[in-house]
Amino acid sequence: MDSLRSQGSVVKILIGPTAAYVVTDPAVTRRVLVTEVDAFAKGGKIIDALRVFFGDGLATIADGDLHLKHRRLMQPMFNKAHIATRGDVMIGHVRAATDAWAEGVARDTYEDMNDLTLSTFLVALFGSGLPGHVEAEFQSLMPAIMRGTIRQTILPGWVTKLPLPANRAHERRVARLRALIDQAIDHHRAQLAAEPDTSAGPAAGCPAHAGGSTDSPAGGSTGSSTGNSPEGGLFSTLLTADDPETGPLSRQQLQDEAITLLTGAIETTGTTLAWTLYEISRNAEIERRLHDELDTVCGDRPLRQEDLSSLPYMRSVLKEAMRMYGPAWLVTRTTTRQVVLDGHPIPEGADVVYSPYVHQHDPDVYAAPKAFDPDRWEPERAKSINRASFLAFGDGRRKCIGEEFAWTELLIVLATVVQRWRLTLTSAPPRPQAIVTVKPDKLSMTPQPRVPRTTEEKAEQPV
Ligand code: HEM
Repeated sequence: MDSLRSQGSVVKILIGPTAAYVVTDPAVTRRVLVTEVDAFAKGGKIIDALRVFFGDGLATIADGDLHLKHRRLMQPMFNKAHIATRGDVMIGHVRAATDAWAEGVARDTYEDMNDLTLSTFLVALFGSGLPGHVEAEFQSLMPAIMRGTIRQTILPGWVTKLPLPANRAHERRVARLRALIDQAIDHHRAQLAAEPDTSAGPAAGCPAHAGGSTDSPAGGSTGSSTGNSPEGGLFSTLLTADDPETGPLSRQQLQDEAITLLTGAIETTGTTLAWTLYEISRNAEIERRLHDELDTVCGDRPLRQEDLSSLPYMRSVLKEAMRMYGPAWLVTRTTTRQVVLDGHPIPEGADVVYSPYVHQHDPDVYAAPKAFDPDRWEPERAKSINRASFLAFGDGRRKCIGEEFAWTELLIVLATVVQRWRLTLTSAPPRPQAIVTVKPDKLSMTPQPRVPRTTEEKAEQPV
């Protein structure tokens, strides 16, 4: 991918038999994503293939009024104050899961991070107390569904419709996933209905609490519950959403949104965490500074939601992992008409591709782009980085809606793991594999316990 930049600002490549145009210059990519967005619609063969199984969720819905409506309905779910209401429950969940690791026993860290981000996301989305079998089935289905979906996007459309065993198996898994999502939605509705009325004192500044219907589209009363209790979840916003023109979301629409959120949220965040832990394991100075920051903020008590805003160095370490490893490395648009982009004619209906990975390795923007250097995000140094060259979450009207949630989850998981464990690499150094995300090919790490130091102890024993 790195070599594309040297071939020009717009590079024509072949994906199978089809031509696609990769934009490599940040100014040109900004035209595609932000300033000339009407000529570059969300779409392309990958999105078409995803839509077959995931329906019209936010990520696959075509540009236009329906997308804007869904985006408006979903925005309150990912409002910072609303996410914060789930923070301590997420922390408790991550602590319980990582406390169960055994000292000195090697673990597959990539798998761990994906499992952890999935289970934490479920707790955040649908509330606590999801029946154990639902979570376990989600856990075992998701990797196979992701693999099956990639297969569907690579093969020609007609092959994916043949009655082949692999196609049938993928359809069965997606149907099972939808059934599980239904169970999670019903579970959440039941929890909300059982909650005491909290409408008298909603969290300040959280639009998720403004109004909301008491009727649900597919039956079940939500009362005036807000999903604010430790048992409630972020999805309550959608369950109670009521568009003045089209009414509440149907069961099918709720399913489509849940499946979209699950697929958007897990591997991206899990991959980022896996790479971050790998980089920490091979950079003693970075690890020492993380420990120092955490111990200063928390001492020897467990992490709390309100600590997350006091961990700027940890944020820089995570941002650097996102810069270096993608994780979304290839995203497509489709031209709605013939366009000329920086002197390159592109026909109507062609795939235009942007790659956060390519932009984030641009040596004109990032000094020594192959070096893992969290300090490049230190505020003074970061001023020289062109913001259009950090595209981990995309840009413009299709920018990641889950960015704030991703930051919360990333900080919670990393802080909890680093506070409790030191991880040592026990496999060969991983190689990046670009599939859905840029993931490590193999990442085995062994945990050793770590005891946090209080401020007094640090003063007594300076490192
Ligand atoms: C490190 C974590 C994440 C990364 C790197 C990431 C990356 C991205 C990118 C690049 C896009 C834009 C795609 C485009 O331009 O077409 C996107 C869209 C999206 N992301 Fe994320 N994402 C992350 C986490 C999440 C999470 C946690 C959620 C859900 C809670 C989520 C849900 C979505 C959705 C629904 C969209 C579609 C938005 C729309 O089309 O309006 N993502 N993400």
